[in-house]
Amino acid sequence: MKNRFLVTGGAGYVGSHMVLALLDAGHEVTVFDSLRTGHRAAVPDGARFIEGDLADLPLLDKVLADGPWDCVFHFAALSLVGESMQKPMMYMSANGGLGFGLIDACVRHGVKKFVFSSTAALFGSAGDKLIDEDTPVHPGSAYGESKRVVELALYWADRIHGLRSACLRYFNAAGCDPQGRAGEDHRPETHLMPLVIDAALGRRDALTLFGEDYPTPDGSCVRDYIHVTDLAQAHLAVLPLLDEKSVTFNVGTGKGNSNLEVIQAVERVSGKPVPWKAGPRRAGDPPMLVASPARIMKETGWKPRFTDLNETVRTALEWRVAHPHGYAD
Ligand SMILES: NC(=O)c1ccc[n+]([C@@H]2O[C@H](COP(=O)([O-])OP(=O)(O)OC[C@H]3O[C@@H](n4cnc5c(N)ncnc54)[C@H](O)[C@@H]3O)[C@@H](O)[C@H]2O)c1
Ligand SMILES: O=c1ccn([C@@H]2O[C@H](COP(=O)(O)OP(=O)(O)O[C@H]3O[C@H](CO)[C@H](O)[C@H](O)[C@H]3O)[C@@H](O)[C@H]2O)c(=O)[nH]1
Repeated sequence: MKNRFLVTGGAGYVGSHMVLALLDAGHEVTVFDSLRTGHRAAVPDGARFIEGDLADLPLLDKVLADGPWDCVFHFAALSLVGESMQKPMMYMSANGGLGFGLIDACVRHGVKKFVFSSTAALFGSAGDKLIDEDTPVHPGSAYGESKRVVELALYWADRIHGLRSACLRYFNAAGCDPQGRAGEDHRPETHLMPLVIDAALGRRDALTLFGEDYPTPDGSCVRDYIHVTDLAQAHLAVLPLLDEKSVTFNVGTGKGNSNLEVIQAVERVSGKPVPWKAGPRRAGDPPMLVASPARIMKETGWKPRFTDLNETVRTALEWRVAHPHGYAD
């Protein structure tokens, strides 16, 4: 059945892949995005685009009044952990405050379903254990906290107004659309995989590896790289559950890869050496963050298709090679 969906942040990295997945499934999609960090060219043909900021409540009201919307997918956010530690109130307002405004507007306009981009940054260090939904939440950054408060607001929006929601706590989103229709172009880029790829392609100086003395097998941090297309499919998979209840899921592959393993994978897939040098630890980095995706797999039947880091790297590399200047091409 064809549904009408509103996607905030649909001009960004994860959001644009979600829009592709929704269009591929035959749905009607409207993107609402300020282009603060996103790109107009990232919005796929076939989606309607509204340039607007979540802070513009009259515009948001107008868009939501043009319903009915079968679900609102909320990706729009600021997401630089380091920046959030310098400007915590900016993050609380941009992610928390504007998130509350959007939820409130959804309730007023009778939206019944809401899917929220939450994050593994809700968790501090869990040692070498897989992080499941019972792992205590301990945000190590203002960014993580600004996502936590939206999860809490959604709990109350369900309890009081019956707005059903899915909080999907992504681990490290990585890779690009396997058909090359969308990619990753953050400015500035702070994420490991695109930085390593650009170092291999000679497009930037040597990568600085933040810390070699973590209590991990090779001394570098370990993360769970979930392919962005698998993430988009997870959003589709949770929708039927929202007929009955609100849910919170950790979304990852269940497998960890160290930063050095990411460097090695890029060298293997690209056939080029990655110039890198060791640097100090980056403040706020937990040594290891790996999801247990058991709950979302059990409750929805979703499972990640990209379980081999090489394949995830391959899709990211292909997009970067095809788009040397990202969306500026
Ligand atoms: N990339 C990851 O690894 C990762 C991991 C966990 C969670 N997340 C979350 O997933 C979501 C998407 O992340 P991303 O990497 O695609 O980020 P992104 O910066 O590429 O996309 C965010 C989009 O939201 C838009 N936006 C920001 N503030 C807005 C506002 N006030 N009004 C309207 N539009 C606004 C931006 O222009 C951009 O297009 C974010 O909520 C992020 O916190 C990302
Ligand atoms: O130049 C760099 C960049 C990163 N790293 C390291 O690479 C690992 C991954 O770092 P990323 O910045 O790519 O990703 P994070 O794990 O810090 O954070 C990402 O995932 C989080 C959830 O885990 C948040 O949601 C956040 O928005 C998203 O950027 C970390 O150990 C980091 O220190 C380097 O060594 N050098």
